[in-house]
Amino acid sequence: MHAGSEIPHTPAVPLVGAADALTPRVRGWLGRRTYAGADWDAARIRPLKGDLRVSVVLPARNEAATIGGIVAAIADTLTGGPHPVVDEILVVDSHSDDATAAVARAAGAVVAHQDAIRPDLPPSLGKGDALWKSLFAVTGDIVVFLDADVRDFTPGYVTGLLGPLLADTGLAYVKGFYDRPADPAGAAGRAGGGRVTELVARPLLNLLAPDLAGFVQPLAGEAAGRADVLRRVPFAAGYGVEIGLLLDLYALVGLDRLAQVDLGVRHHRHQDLADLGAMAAQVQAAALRRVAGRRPGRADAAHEQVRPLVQYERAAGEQRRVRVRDIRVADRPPHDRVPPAPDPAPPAPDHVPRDPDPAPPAATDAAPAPRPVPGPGGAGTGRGPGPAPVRSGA
Ligand SMILES: O=c1ccn([C@@H]2O[C@H](COP(=O)(O)OP(=O)(O)O)[C@@H](O)[C@H]2O)c(=O)[nH]1
Ligand SMILES: O=C(O)[C@@H](COP(=O)(O)O)O[C@H]1O[C@H](CO)[C@@H](O)[C@H](O)[C@H]1O
Repeated sequence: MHAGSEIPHTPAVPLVGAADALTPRVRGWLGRRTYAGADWDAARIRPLKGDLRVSVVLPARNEAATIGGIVAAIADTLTGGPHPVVDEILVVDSHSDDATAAVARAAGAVVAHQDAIRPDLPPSLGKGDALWKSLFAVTGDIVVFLDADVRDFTPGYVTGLLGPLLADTGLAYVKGFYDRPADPAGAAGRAGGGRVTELVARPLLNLLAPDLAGFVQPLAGEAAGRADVLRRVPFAAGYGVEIGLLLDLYALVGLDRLAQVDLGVRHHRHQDLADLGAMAAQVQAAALRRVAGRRPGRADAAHEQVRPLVQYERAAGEQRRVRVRDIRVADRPPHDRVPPAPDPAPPAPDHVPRDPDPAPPAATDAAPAPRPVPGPGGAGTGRGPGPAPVRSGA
């Protein structure tokens, strides 16, 4: 394995004119811990993988249009052939009501419904829950999280995320970054996507955790981490999961065990502004919970602190209406504080969740049992259980 400074890097983001706006710590991190996805292909990382197992996890709610192509690209190029680097592909079906599960299975993934994994735990909704549950079901020493709504996915997303982690055992977690054109045909360099990142997450991190200001895409759904480290942090149940993981992993392992890798360009489905408003509320809640000194994982405290979000909408020619979004999301406790399943969970369709022997509950206080996430788990993604009932305008 190499020390971090010896493995290939992309030239850090040119800081022309901005250098002194970043702390020396962040400037140093940008230089040391920013990698180029293009530097890593299966041939190069296969020898680095050794006996480590790699699991790819895709949380998917109503992604039938894209999940098949993504899974097939991974299954066809990275699980077999001369340089196999992926040992399993798990799609967590997050309350889809389209053909996501069937399409994913046909393309070569194992599919487990979110509530079929550890059914002894309260039912849950939301992207963060899907990721949290996946860690009960996968066997990988390294887990790669990928969004399932990406339109131009390439296996390079996976090898790019794996490369730095496999080349440097000092790294614990790597996030992807990319150009995010708003329009589907947008070429590299076009911006417009990542509205919650630019309007909420980046300003919030700048204010509350400036050490993380070097992350180009702090909310990127494409990330990879060592499973044993991921099992030591809580997971925010909804869309707060990415910023929650970033803040908790930074607190747990420190900045220099985190990294980012340039994956090029990413086109994905864009939600409407109202849905992003609910997402933004969850991102803020997860960040403030962590930074405001509440101990992560105290779902009860977090749960009671967030009021539903009231939005206002009016269709042409109609009366203005109130739209109430239940954005309260709990933190799911770290895996190493979740008691083992009371008895072997009934096998989920085509997959029997793996339940690692978690460490005994921490001596301090047993993490509160995960609580169901009320309302739209995915901040009203429009692709699953919708937001709280709309009440007509006053
Ligand atoms: O309750 C949810 C909401 C989203 N997702 C998945 O999480 C990923 C990112 O969600 P989305 O595309 O809604 O977020 P965006 O990319 O628009 O920010 C996608 O694979 C979704 O299918 C999920 O599994 N459960
Ligand atoms: O980056 C963002 O602003 C949001 C929304 O992106 P768009 O404005 O729809 O391109 O998307 C990210 O944030 C979500 C919440 O953390 C993640 O779940 C998504 O994976 C990520 O794409």
